[in-house]
Amino acid sequence: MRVLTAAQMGETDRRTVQEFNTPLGVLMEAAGQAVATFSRRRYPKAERIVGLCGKGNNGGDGLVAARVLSAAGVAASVILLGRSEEVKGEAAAALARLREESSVVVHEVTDEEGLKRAFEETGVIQTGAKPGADLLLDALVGTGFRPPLRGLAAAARNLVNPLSIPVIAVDVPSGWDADSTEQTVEGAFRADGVVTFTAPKLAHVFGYMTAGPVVVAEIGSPEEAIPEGDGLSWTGGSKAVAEKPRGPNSNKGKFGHVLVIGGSYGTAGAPGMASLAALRTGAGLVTAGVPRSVVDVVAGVTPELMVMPLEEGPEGAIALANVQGQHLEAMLKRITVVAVGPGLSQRGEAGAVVRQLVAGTKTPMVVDADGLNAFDGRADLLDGTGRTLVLTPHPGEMARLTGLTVQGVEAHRVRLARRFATDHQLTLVLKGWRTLVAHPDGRVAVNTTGNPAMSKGGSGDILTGIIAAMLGQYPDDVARAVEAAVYLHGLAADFATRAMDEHTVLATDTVMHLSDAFRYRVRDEDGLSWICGLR
Ligand SMILES: NC(=O)C1=CN([C@@H]2O[C@H](COP(=O)(O)OP(=O)(O)OC[C@H]3O[C@@H](n4cnc5c(N)ncnc54)[C@H](O)[C@@H]3O)[C@@H](O)[C@H]2O)[C@H](O)CC1
Ligand SMILES: [K+]
Repeated sequence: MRVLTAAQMGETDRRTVQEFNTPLGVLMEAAGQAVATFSRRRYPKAERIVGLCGKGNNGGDGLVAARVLSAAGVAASVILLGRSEEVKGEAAAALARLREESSVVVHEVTDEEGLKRAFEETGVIQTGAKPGADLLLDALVGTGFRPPLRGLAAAARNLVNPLSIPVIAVDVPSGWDADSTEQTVEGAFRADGVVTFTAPKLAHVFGYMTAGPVVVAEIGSPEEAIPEGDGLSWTGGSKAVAEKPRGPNSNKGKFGHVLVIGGSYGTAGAPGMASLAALRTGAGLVTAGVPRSVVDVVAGVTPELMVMPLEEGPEGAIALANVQGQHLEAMLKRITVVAVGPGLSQRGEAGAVVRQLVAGTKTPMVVDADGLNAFDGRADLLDGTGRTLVLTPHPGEMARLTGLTVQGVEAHRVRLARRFATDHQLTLVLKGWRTLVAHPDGRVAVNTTGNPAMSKGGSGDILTGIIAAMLGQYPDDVARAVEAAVYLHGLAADFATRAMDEHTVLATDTVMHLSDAFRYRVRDEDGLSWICGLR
Protein backbone atom coordinates (compact mmCIF):
# COMPACT_ATOMS: atom_id res chain seq x y z
CA MET A 1 0.00 0.00 0.00
CA ARG A 2 1.50 3.30 -1.12
CA VAL A 3 2.10 6.18 1.27
CA LEU A 4 1.45 9.61 -0.22
CA THR A 5 2.13 13.27 0.39
CA ALA A 6 -0.77 15.71 0.49
CA ALA A 7 0.16 16.86 -3.02
CA GLN A 8 0.17 13.29 -4.33
CA MET A 9 -3.23 12.78 -2.72
CA GLY A 10 -4.48 15.88 -4.52
CA GLU A 11 -3.09 14.46 -7.76
CA THR A 12 -4.95 11.20 -7.07
CA ASP A 13 -8.20 13.10 -6.59
CA ARG A 14 -7.64 15.09 -9.75
CA ARG A 15 -6.92 11.97 -11.81
CA THR A 16 -9.88 10.14 -10.34
CA VAL A 17 -12.16 13.00 -11.32
CA GLN A 18 -10.65 13.80 -14.74
CA GLU A 19 -9.41 10.46 -16.04
CA PHE A 20 -11.77 8.05 -14.34
CA ASN A 21 -14.87 10.23 -14.45
CA THR A 22 -15.72 9.87 -10.80
CA PRO A 23 -17.08 13.19 -9.56
CA LEU A 24 -15.61 14.69 -6.38
CA GLY A 25 -19.08 14.56 -4.86
CA VAL A 26 -19.08 10.78 -5.16
CA LEU A 27 -15.70 10.60 -3.40
CA MET A 28 -16.92 12.91 -0.65
CA GLU A 29 -20.06 10.86 -0.20
CA ALA A 30 -17.99 7.68 0.21
CA ALA A 31 -15.61 9.45 2.60
CA GLY A 32 -18.48 10.64 4.80
CA GLN A 33 -20.04 7.17 4.69
CA ALA A 34 -16.77 5.62 5.85
CA VAL A 35 -16.52 8.07 8.75
CA ALA A 36 -20.07 7.24 9.78
CA THR A 37 -19.46 3.48 9.52
CA PHE A 38 -16.28 3.64 11.56
CA SER A 39 -17.89 5.90 14.18
CA ARG A 40 -20.84 3.54 14.63
CA ARG A 41 -18.53 0.59 14.96
CA ARG A 42 -16.18 2.17 17.46
CA TYR A 43 -18.90 3.86 19.46
CA PRO A 44 -22.05 1.77 18.95
CA LYS A 45 -23.70 3.34 21.98
CA ALA A 46 -23.11 6.94 20.92
CA GLU A 47 -26.50 8.65 20.64
CA ARG A 48 -25.47 12.28 20.26
CA ILE A 49 -22.74 12.93 17.70
CA VAL A 50 -21.44 16.37 16.79
CA GLY A 51 -19.65 17.16 13.56
CA LEU A 52 -17.19 20.02 13.86
CA CYS A 53 -16.85 21.14 10.26
CA GLY A 54 -14.61 23.55 8.36
CA LYS A 55 -15.45 25.28 5.11
CA GLY A 56 -13.32 23.11 2.84
CA ASN A 57 -13.69 19.53 1.65
CA ASN A 58 -12.66 18.09 5.01
CA GLY A 59 -15.69 19.85 6.42
CA GLY A 60 -17.69 18.43 3.52
CA ASP A 61 -16.80 14.90 4.60
CA GLY A 62 -18.05 15.77 8.09
CA LEU A 63 -21.31 17.15 6.69
CA VAL A 64 -21.93 13.92 4.76
CA ALA A 65 -21.12 11.86 7.88
CA ALA A 66 -23.61 13.90 9.93
CA ARG A 67 -26.35 13.32 7.36
CA VAL A 68 -25.63 9.57 7.17
CA LEU A 69 -25.55 9.22 10.95
CA SER A 70 -28.79 11.14 11.29
CA ALA A 71 -30.44 8.85 8.75
CA ALA A 72 -29.27 5.92 10.88
CA GLY A 73 -31.15 7.30 13.86
CA VAL A 74 -28.34 9.09 15.65
CA ALA A 75 -29.01 12.58 17.06
CA ALA A 76 -26.43 14.40 14.96
CA SER A 77 -25.66 18.10 14.95
CA VAL A 78 -23.11 20.24 13.13
CA ILE A 79 -20.96 23.13 14.23
CA LEU A 80 -19.76 24.98 11.16
CA LEU A 81 -16.76 27.23 11.61
CA GLY A 82 -17.90 29.98 9.29
CA ARG A 83 -21.03 31.03 7.47
CA SER A 84 -22.97 28.77 5.10
CA GLU A 85 -22.23 31.14 2.19
CA GLU A 86 -18.50 30.69 2.73
CA VAL A 87 -18.59 26.92 2.35
CA LYS A 88 -16.81 26.03 -0.86
CA GLY A 89 -17.39 23.80 -3.85
CA GLU A 90 -18.40 20.23 -3.17
CA ALA A 91 -18.75 20.88 0.56
CA ALA A 92 -21.45 23.45 -0.25
CA ALA A 93 -23.36 20.72 -2.09
CA ALA A 94 -22.97 18.46 0.95
CA LEU A 95 -24.35 21.22 3.17
CA ALA A 96 -27.32 21.80 0.89
CA ARG A 97 -28.12 18.10 0.85
CA LEU A 98 -27.81 17.88 4.64
CA ARG A 99 -30.36 20.67 4.97
CA GLU A 100 -32.70 19.14 2.40
CA GLU A 101 -32.65 15.58 3.60
CA SER A 102 -32.22 15.81 7.35
CA SER A 103 -33.24 17.84 10.33
CA VAL A 104 -29.66 18.13 11.56
CA VAL A 105 -29.17 21.56 13.14
CA VAL A 106 -26.21 23.49 11.74
CA HIS A 107 -24.68 25.98 14.18
CA GLU A 108 -22.85 28.62 12.19
CA VAL A 109 -20.07 30.08 14.27
CA THR A 110 -18.09 33.22 13.50
CA ASP A 111 -16.54 34.19 16.83
CA GLU A 112 -15.27 32.60 20.02
CA GLU A 113 -18.35 33.44 22.02
CA GLY A 114 -20.55 31.78 19.42
CA LEU A 115 -18.25 28.80 19.39
CA LYS A 116 -18.53 28.29 23.12
CA ARG A 117 -22.29 28.67 22.93
CA ALA A 118 -22.51 26.08 20.13
CA PHE A 119 -20.37 23.67 22.13
CA GLU A 120 -22.75 24.09 25.05
CA GLU A 121 -25.92 23.77 22.96
CA THR A 122 -24.71 20.60 21.28
CA GLY A 123 -23.44 19.11 24.55
CA VAL A 124 -19.74 19.00 23.57
CA ILE A 125 -19.34 21.12 26.69
CA GLN A 126 -21.85 19.73 29.13
CA THR A 127 -23.93 22.18 31.12
CA GLY A 128 -26.62 21.47 33.72
CA ALA A 129 -28.59 18.25 33.65
CA LYS A 130 -28.82 18.02 29.84
CA PRO A 131 -27.00 14.89 28.58
CA GLY A 132 -23.69 15.68 26.90
CA ALA A 133 -22.67 14.69 23.40
CA ASP A 134 -20.89 11.36 23.28
CA LEU A 135 -18.76 11.68 20.16
CA LEU A 136 -17.15 14.53 18.24
CA LEU A 137 -16.11 14.30 14.59
CA ASP A 138 -13.15 16.52 13.83
CA ALA A 139 -13.74 17.64 10.25
CA LEU A 140 -12.20 21.09 10.46
CA VAL A 141 -9.21 20.81 8.17
CA GLY A 142 -7.51 17.95 6.36
CA THR A 143 -4.89 17.88 3.66
CA GLY A 144 -5.57 21.50 2.74
CA PHE A 145 -4.16 22.67 6.07
CA ARG A 146 -0.86 24.46 6.50
CA PRO A 147 0.28 24.87 10.12
CA PRO A 148 -0.36 26.37 12.53
CA LEU A 149 -4.08 26.34 13.28
CA ARG A 150 -5.36 29.90 13.29
CA GLY A 151 -8.32 31.85 14.58
CA LEU A 152 -11.48 29.98 15.44
CA ALA A 153 -9.94 26.61 14.57
CA ALA A 154 -7.26 27.19 17.21
CA ALA A 155 -9.90 28.31 19.70
CA ALA A 156 -11.93 25.17 19.04
CA ARG A 157 -8.87 23.02 19.67
CA ASN A 158 -8.21 24.81 22.96
CA LEU A 159 -11.77 24.12 24.07
CA VAL A 160 -11.96 20.49 22.90
CA ASN A 161 -8.59 19.07 23.93
CA PRO A 162 -9.08 19.30 27.71
CA LEU A 163 -12.52 17.62 27.50
CA SER A 164 -13.03 13.88 27.84
CA ILE A 165 -15.42 13.46 24.87
CA PRO A 166 -14.08 10.92 22.33
CA VAL A 167 -12.90 12.46 19.05
CA ILE A 168 -12.70 10.80 15.66
CA ALA A 169 -10.51 12.67 13.20
CA VAL A 170 -11.63 12.92 9.59
CA ASP A 171 -8.57 12.35 7.39
CA VAL A 172 -6.10 13.81 9.93
CA PRO A 173 -6.48 15.33 13.38
CA SER A 174 -6.93 19.01 12.48
CA GLY A 175 -3.67 20.83 12.96
CA TRP A 176 -1.58 17.84 11.93
CA ASP A 177 0.34 18.50 8.73
CA ALA A 178 -0.35 15.48 6.51
CA ASP A 179 3.24 15.66 5.23
CA SER A 180 4.86 15.60 8.66
CA THR A 181 7.23 12.74 9.39
CA GLU A 182 7.53 13.66 13.08
CA GLN A 183 6.30 11.35 15.81
CA THR A 184 4.34 14.13 17.52
CA VAL A 185 3.27 17.64 16.54
CA GLU A 186 2.33 20.66 18.63
CA GLY A 187 -1.07 22.24 18.39
CA ALA A 188 -3.24 19.54 16.81
CA PHE A 189 -6.59 18.22 17.99
CA ARG A 190 -6.36 15.08 20.07
CA ALA A 191 -7.93 11.99 18.52
CA ASP A 192 -9.22 8.59 19.61
CA GLY A 193 -9.30 7.28 16.09
CA VAL A 194 -8.51 8.48 12.57
CA VAL A 195 -10.24 7.66 9.27
CA THR A 196 -8.27 8.57 6.20
CA PHE A 197 -9.05 7.95 2.56
CA THR A 198 -7.59 6.00 -0.36
CA ALA A 199 -4.02 5.80 0.99
CA PRO A 200 -2.16 6.77 4.15
CA LYS A 201 -0.29 10.07 4.03
CA LEU A 202 3.20 10.47 5.50
CA ALA A 203 1.83 11.63 8.86
CA HIS A 204 -0.34 8.53 9.26
CA VAL A 205 2.60 6.15 9.13
CA PHE A 206 5.29 8.24 10.82
CA GLY A 207 3.21 10.08 13.41
CA TYR A 208 1.73 8.87 16.65
CA MET A 209 -1.62 10.53 15.94
CA THR A 210 -3.70 8.54 18.35
CA ALA A 211 -3.53 5.70 20.84
CA GLY A 212 -6.56 4.33 18.97
CA PRO A 213 -6.81 3.01 15.43
CA VAL A 214 -5.92 4.64 12.13
CA VAL A 215 -7.90 3.21 9.23
CA VAL A 216 -7.82 3.78 5.48
CA ALA A 217 -11.13 3.75 3.63
CA GLU A 218 -11.42 3.05 -0.09
CA ILE A 219 -13.63 5.76 -1.51
CA GLY A 220 -13.52 5.07 -5.22
CA SER A 221 -10.09 6.10 -6.49
CA PRO A 222 -8.77 3.26 -8.64
CA GLU A 223 -5.25 1.94 -8.03
CA GLU A 224 -4.21 3.42 -11.41
CA ALA A 225 -5.06 6.93 -10.26
CA ILE A 226 -2.54 6.76 -7.41
CA PRO A 227 0.85 8.16 -8.47
CA GLU A 228 4.09 6.20 -7.88
CA GLY A 229 5.16 9.00 -5.57
CA ASP A 230 8.51 8.68 -3.83
CA GLY A 231 8.48 4.90 -3.71
CA LEU A 232 7.26 4.91 -0.12
CA SER A 233 4.84 2.24 1.02
CA TRP A 234 3.40 0.57 4.09
CA THR A 235 4.67 -2.88 5.20
CA GLY A 236 1.19 -4.23 6.00
CA GLY A 237 0.33 -4.28 2.31
CA SER A 238 2.88 -7.06 1.87
CA LYS A 239 1.35 -9.37 4.44
CA ALA A 240 -0.77 -10.91 1.69
CA VAL A 241 2.32 -12.85 0.57
CA ALA A 242 1.76 -15.15 3.56
CA GLU A 243 -1.99 -15.53 3.19
CA LYS A 244 -2.15 -18.23 0.54
CA PRO A 245 -2.73 -21.62 2.19
CA ARG A 246 -0.08 -24.30 1.74
CA GLY A 247 -1.02 -26.77 -0.99
CA PRO A 248 -2.38 -30.16 0.06
CA ASN A 249 0.69 -32.05 -1.12
CA SER A 250 3.17 -29.87 0.74
CA ASN A 251 6.28 -31.19 2.41
CA LYS A 252 8.89 -29.63 4.62
CA GLY A 253 11.33 -29.40 1.74
CA LYS A 254 9.22 -26.67 0.20
CA PHE A 255 9.46 -24.19 3.03
CA GLY A 256 13.13 -23.64 3.42
CA HIS A 257 15.86 -24.86 5.71
CA VAL A 258 17.06 -22.04 7.95
CA LEU A 259 20.49 -22.22 9.53
CA VAL A 260 20.94 -19.85 12.45
CA ILE A 261 24.62 -19.24 13.12
CA GLY A 262 25.40 -17.56 16.40
CA GLY A 263 25.69 -18.08 20.10
CA SER A 264 28.74 -18.10 22.31
CA TYR A 265 29.47 -19.13 25.85
CA GLY A 266 27.10 -16.88 27.84
CA THR A 267 24.73 -15.93 25.01
CA ALA A 268 23.12 -19.19 23.93
CA GLY A 269 19.57 -17.84 24.26
CA ALA A 270 19.85 -15.54 21.25
CA PRO A 271 20.29 -18.22 18.55
CA GLY A 272 17.73 -20.30 20.44
CA MET A 273 15.16 -17.51 20.17
CA ALA A 274 15.91 -16.81 16.51
CA SER A 275 15.52 -20.53 15.76
CA LEU A 276 12.27 -20.78 17.69
CA ALA A 277 10.87 -17.78 15.83
CA ALA A 278 11.91 -19.30 12.49
CA LEU A 279 10.09 -22.53 13.37
CA ARG A 280 6.96 -20.66 14.46
CA THR A 281 6.99 -18.64 11.24
CA GLY A 282 6.71 -21.75 9.13
CA ALA A 283 10.22 -22.73 8.09
CA GLY A 284 10.37 -26.35 6.88
CA LEU A 285 13.49 -27.09 8.90
CA VAL A 286 15.61 -25.07 11.29
CA THR A 287 19.14 -25.86 12.44
CA ALA A 288 21.11 -23.85 14.96
CA GLY A 289 24.86 -23.79 14.29
CA VAL A 290 26.37 -22.92 17.67
CA PRO A 291 29.63 -23.49 19.61
CA ARG A 292 29.93 -26.95 21.10
CA SER A 293 29.83 -25.66 24.66
CA VAL A 294 26.27 -24.36 24.25
CA VAL A 295 24.81 -27.05 22.00
CA ASP A 296 22.83 -28.73 24.77
CA VAL A 297 21.33 -25.46 25.97
CA VAL A 298 20.21 -24.47 22.47
CA ALA A 299 18.89 -27.96 21.65
CA GLY A 300 16.71 -27.69 24.74
CA VAL A 301 14.76 -24.72 23.35
CA THR A 302 12.37 -26.98 21.46
CA PRO A 303 12.66 -30.58 20.21
CA GLU A 304 11.85 -29.59 16.62
CA LEU A 305 15.13 -27.72 16.44
CA MET A 306 18.24 -29.41 15.08
CA VAL A 307 21.70 -28.34 16.20
CA MET A 308 25.02 -28.27 14.41
CA PRO A 309 27.92 -28.23 16.88
CA LEU A 310 30.65 -25.83 15.74
CA GLU A 311 34.27 -25.67 16.82
CA GLU A 312 34.97 -22.83 19.17
CA GLY A 313 37.99 -20.85 20.24
CA PRO A 314 39.27 -20.65 23.83
CA GLU A 315 37.12 -17.58 24.43
CA GLY A 316 33.92 -19.54 23.71
CA ALA A 317 33.04 -18.06 20.30
CA ILE A 318 32.69 -19.78 16.90
CA ALA A 319 36.06 -20.46 15.27
CA LEU A 320 36.94 -19.35 11.74
CA ALA A 321 37.89 -22.88 10.70
CA ASN A 322 34.17 -23.83 10.61
CA VAL A 323 33.56 -21.65 7.59
CA GLN A 324 36.73 -22.06 5.58
CA GLY A 325 37.12 -24.07 2.38
CA GLN A 326 35.08 -27.24 2.14
CA HIS A 327 33.86 -26.82 5.72
CA LEU A 328 31.71 -23.94 4.55
CA GLU A 329 30.38 -25.98 1.67
CA ALA A 330 29.56 -28.88 3.99
CA MET A 331 27.89 -26.54 6.44
CA LEU A 332 25.60 -24.99 3.85
CA LYS A 333 24.64 -28.20 2.09
CA ARG A 334 20.82 -28.23 1.85
CA ILE A 335 20.59 -24.89 3.70
CA THR A 336 18.37 -22.35 1.93
CA VAL A 337 18.71 -19.35 4.27
CA VAL A 338 21.39 -18.35 6.77
CA ALA A 339 20.72 -16.06 9.73
CA VAL A 340 23.98 -15.00 11.27
CA GLY A 341 24.69 -12.92 14.34
CA PRO A 342 22.38 -13.61 17.30
CA GLY A 343 24.52 -14.09 20.40
CA LEU A 344 27.64 -14.55 18.29
CA SER A 345 29.73 -12.20 20.48
CA GLN A 346 32.61 -10.09 19.26
CA ARG A 347 35.22 -12.26 20.85
CA GLY A 348 37.90 -14.32 19.18
CA GLU A 349 37.27 -15.03 15.51
CA ALA A 350 33.51 -14.28 15.57
CA GLY A 351 33.83 -11.20 13.33
CA ALA A 352 36.01 -13.04 10.82
CA VAL A 353 33.43 -15.85 10.71
CA VAL A 354 30.71 -13.44 9.59
CA ARG A 355 32.88 -11.72 7.00
CA GLN A 356 33.87 -15.10 5.59
CA LEU A 357 30.23 -16.23 5.48
CA VAL A 358 29.14 -13.11 3.62
CA ALA A 359 32.07 -13.33 1.19
CA GLY A 360 32.15 -17.09 0.75
CA THR A 361 28.57 -17.91 -0.27
CA LYS A 362 25.56 -16.48 -2.09
CA THR A 363 23.05 -18.38 0.02
CA PRO A 364 20.33 -15.90 1.06
CA MET A 365 21.42 -14.36 4.34
CA VAL A 366 20.16 -12.24 7.21
CA VAL A 367 22.88 -10.46 9.20
CA ASP A 368 22.01 -9.14 12.65
CA ALA A 369 23.51 -8.02 15.94
CA ASP A 370 27.15 -9.08 16.34
CA GLY A 371 26.99 -10.09 12.71
CA LEU A 372 26.64 -6.40 11.88
CA ASN A 373 29.39 -5.38 14.26
CA ALA A 374 31.74 -7.44 12.11
CA PHE A 375 31.39 -4.69 9.47
CA ASP A 376 31.98 -1.65 11.66
CA GLY A 377 34.06 0.68 9.52
CA ARG A 378 34.13 -1.96 6.78
CA ALA A 379 30.72 -1.53 5.20
CA ASP A 380 32.47 -1.66 1.82
CA LEU A 381 32.55 -5.45 2.28
CA LEU A 382 28.75 -5.55 2.18
CA ASP A 383 27.54 -6.15 -1.37
CA GLY A 384 24.21 -7.78 -2.10
CA THR A 385 24.52 -7.68 -5.89
CA GLY A 386 23.01 -10.83 -7.41
CA ARG A 387 22.03 -12.33 -4.08
CA THR A 388 19.65 -11.89 -1.16
CA LEU A 389 21.32 -10.03 1.69
CA VAL A 390 19.28 -8.55 4.53
CA LEU A 391 20.74 -6.41 7.34
CA THR A 392 18.74 -5.57 10.45
CA PRO A 393 20.53 -2.79 12.37
CA HIS A 394 19.08 -0.72 15.19
CA PRO A 395 20.12 2.94 15.10
CA GLY A 396 23.26 2.25 17.18
CA GLU A 397 24.42 -0.48 14.82
CA MET A 398 23.53 1.68 11.81
CA ALA A 399 25.62 4.51 13.28
CA ARG A 400 28.62 2.21 13.62
CA LEU A 401 28.15 0.83 10.11
CA THR A 402 28.01 4.28 8.56
CA GLY A 403 30.33 6.19 10.88
CA LEU A 404 27.49 8.59 11.78
CA THR A 405 26.19 9.45 15.24
CA VAL A 406 22.90 7.93 16.40
CA GLN A 407 21.33 11.40 16.08
CA GLY A 408 22.71 11.60 12.57
CA VAL A 409 21.03 8.30 11.74
CA GLU A 410 17.71 9.37 13.30
CA ALA A 411 17.68 12.75 11.56
CA HIS A 412 17.22 11.46 8.02
CA ARG A 413 16.21 7.84 8.41
CA VAL A 414 14.41 7.35 5.12
CA ARG A 415 17.07 9.01 3.02
CA LEU A 416 19.88 7.17 4.82
CA ALA A 417 18.20 3.77 4.64
CA ARG A 418 17.40 4.22 0.96
CA ARG A 419 20.93 5.29 0.09
CA PHE A 420 22.56 2.48 2.05
CA ALA A 421 20.29 -0.12 0.46
CA THR A 422 20.86 1.14 -3.09
CA ASP A 423 24.62 1.73 -2.63
CA HIS A 424 25.16 -1.78 -1.26
CA GLN A 425 22.36 -3.45 -3.28
CA LEU A 426 20.85 -5.09 -0.22
CA THR A 427 17.73 -5.02 1.93
CA LEU A 428 18.11 -2.85 5.00
CA VAL A 429 15.77 -3.16 7.97
CA LEU A 430 16.42 -0.05 10.05
CA LYS A 431 14.76 -0.74 13.39
CA GLY A 432 13.21 1.68 15.85
CA TRP A 433 10.00 3.73 16.06
CA ARG A 434 8.50 2.99 12.64
CA THR A 435 11.02 0.44 11.40
CA LEU A 436 11.96 0.98 7.75
CA VAL A 437 12.54 -1.67 5.12
CA ALA A 438 14.72 -0.26 2.33
CA HIS A 439 15.16 -2.26 -0.87
CA PRO A 440 18.05 -2.37 -3.37
CA ASP A 441 15.86 -0.65 -6.00
CA GLY A 442 15.28 2.36 -3.72
CA ARG A 443 11.78 1.59 -2.53
CA VAL A 444 11.20 2.03 1.19
CA ALA A 445 8.40 0.61 3.33
CA VAL A 446 7.40 1.94 6.74
CA ASN A 447 6.16 -0.35 9.49
CA THR A 448 3.45 0.70 11.94
CA THR A 449 3.06 -2.36 14.15
CA GLY A 450 4.85 -2.98 17.43
CA ASN A 451 4.90 -1.28 20.79
CA PRO A 452 7.19 -0.38 23.70
CA ALA A 453 6.79 -3.84 25.26
CA MET A 454 9.28 -4.92 22.59
CA SER A 455 12.02 -2.73 24.03
CA LYS A 456 13.61 -5.75 25.68
CA GLY A 457 16.48 -8.10 24.96
CA GLY A 458 15.58 -10.83 22.51
CA SER A 459 13.24 -8.83 20.26
CA GLY A 460 15.87 -8.49 17.55
CA ASP A 461 16.72 -12.19 17.67
CA ILE A 462 13.06 -13.05 17.16
CA LEU A 463 12.80 -10.68 14.19
CA THR A 464 15.88 -12.24 12.61
CA GLY A 465 14.31 -15.69 12.86
CA ILE A 466 11.03 -14.46 11.38
CA ILE A 467 12.75 -12.79 8.44
CA ALA A 468 14.86 -15.89 7.73
CA ALA A 469 11.82 -18.16 7.78
CA MET A 470 9.89 -15.83 5.45
CA LEU A 471 12.81 -15.77 3.01
CA GLY A 472 12.91 -19.57 3.12
CA GLN A 473 9.23 -19.77 2.20
CA TYR A 474 8.99 -16.92 -0.30
CA PRO A 475 12.44 -16.79 -1.89
CA ASP A 476 11.12 -15.26 -5.12
CA ASP A 477 9.42 -12.41 -3.34
CA VAL A 478 12.19 -11.04 -1.12
CA ALA A 479 10.81 -7.53 -0.77
CA ARG A 480 7.38 -8.63 0.35
CA ALA A 481 8.77 -11.45 2.50
CA VAL A 482 10.92 -9.05 4.53
CA GLU A 483 8.22 -6.38 4.80
CA ALA A 484 5.69 -8.98 5.92
CA ALA A 485 8.15 -10.35 8.48
CA VAL A 486 8.64 -6.93 10.04
CA TYR A 487 4.90 -6.30 10.04
CA LEU A 488 4.06 -9.71 11.56
CA HIS A 489 6.68 -9.37 14.27
CA GLY A 490 5.25 -6.06 15.49
CA LEU A 491 1.68 -7.30 15.14
CA ALA A 492 2.44 -10.41 17.21
CA ALA A 493 3.88 -8.12 19.89
CA ASP A 494 0.72 -6.00 19.74
CA PHE A 495 -1.38 -9.11 20.33
CA ALA A 496 0.93 -10.21 23.15
CA THR A 497 0.60 -6.80 24.77
CA ARG A 498 -3.17 -6.96 24.53
CA ALA A 499 -3.15 -10.32 26.30
CA MET A 500 -0.48 -9.40 28.86
CA ASP A 501 0.95 -6.27 30.42
CA GLU A 502 3.64 -4.36 28.55
CA HIS A 503 5.99 -4.84 31.50
CA THR A 504 5.68 -8.60 31.47
CA VAL A 505 5.70 -9.43 27.75
CA LEU A 506 8.92 -11.23 26.83
CA ALA A 507 10.33 -11.54 23.34
CA THR A 508 9.39 -15.23 23.35
CA ASP A 509 5.79 -14.32 24.23
CA THR A 510 5.52 -12.49 20.92
CA VAL A 511 6.37 -15.79 19.22
CA MET A 512 3.34 -17.33 20.90
CA HIS A 513 1.14 -14.68 19.28
CA LEU A 514 2.39 -15.14 15.73
CA SER A 515 -0.77 -17.16 15.00
CA ASP A 516 -2.91 -14.11 15.78
CA ALA A 517 -0.71 -12.04 13.51
CA PHE A 518 -0.85 -14.47 10.59
CA ARG A 519 -4.63 -14.77 10.88
CA TYR A 520 -5.26 -11.05 11.13
CA ARG A 521 -6.59 -9.44 7.97
CA VAL A 522 -5.54 -5.87 7.30
CA ARG A 523 -8.82 -5.07 5.55
CA ASP A 524 -11.99 -5.59 7.54
CA GLU A 525 -15.51 -6.50 6.41
CA ASP A 526 -16.37 -2.81 5.93
CA GLY A 527 -13.45 -2.32 3.53
CA LEU A 528 -11.43 -0.38 6.09
CA SER A 529 -7.70 -1.18 6.21
CA TRP A 530 -6.35 -0.93 9.73
CA ILE A 531 -2.88 0.50 9.51
CA CYS A 532 -2.44 1.33 13.22
CA GLY A 533 -4.11 -0.28 16.21
CA LEU A 534 -5.76 -3.67 16.59
CA ARG A 535 -9.44 -4.12 16.05
N1 LIG B 1 -9.58 11.27 -1.95
C1 LIG B 1 -9.64 12.00 -0.88
O1 LIG B 1 -8.83 11.82 0.00
C2 LIG B 1 -10.69 13.00 -0.72
C3 LIG B 1 -10.64 13.84 0.34
N2 LIG B 1 -11.54 14.76 0.64
C4 LIG B 1 -11.38 15.58 1.80
O2 LIG B 1 -10.85 16.81 1.38
C5 LIG B 1 -9.90 17.25 2.29
C6 LIG B 1 -9.05 18.31 1.69
O3 LIG B 1 -9.91 19.36 1.40
P1 LIG B 1 -9.47 20.87 1.01
O4 LIG B 1 -10.70 21.56 0.66
O5 LIG B 1 -8.40 20.79 0.03
O6 LIG B 1 -8.83 21.43 2.32
P2 LIG B 1 -9.24 21.35 3.87
O7 LIG B 1 -10.68 21.08 4.04
O8 LIG B 1 -8.32 20.42 4.53
O9 LIG B 1 -8.90 22.81 4.40
C7 LIG B 1 -9.30 23.96 3.73
C8 LIG B 1 -10.03 24.90 4.67
O10 LIG B 1 -9.34 25.03 5.89
C9 LIG B 1 -8.97 26.38 6.11
N3 LIG B 1 -7.61 26.39 6.69
C10 LIG B 1 -6.48 26.02 6.07
N4 LIG B 1 -5.43 26.14 6.88
C11 LIG B 1 -5.91 26.63 8.05
C12 LIG B 1 -5.28 27.00 9.30
N5 LIG B 1 -3.96 26.92 9.45
N6 LIG B 1 -6.05 27.43 10.31
C13 LIG B 1 -7.40 27.54 10.15
N7 LIG B 1 -8.04 27.22 8.98
C14 LIG B 1 -7.29 26.78 7.96
C15 LIG B 1 -9.03 27.05 4.77
O11 LIG B 1 -9.32 28.38 4.88
C16 LIG B 1 -10.14 26.27 4.09
O12 LIG B 1 -11.38 26.79 4.46
C17 LIG B 1 -9.22 16.00 2.71
O13 LIG B 1 -8.50 16.15 3.90
C18 LIG B 1 -10.40 15.07 2.84
O14 LIG B 1 -10.96 15.15 4.12
C19 LIG B 1 -12.72 14.96 -0.22
O15 LIG B 1 -13.87 14.93 0.51
C20 LIG B 1 -12.91 13.88 -1.29
C21 LIG B 1 -11.79 13.13 -1.73
K1 LIG C 1 -9.70 16.80 10.41
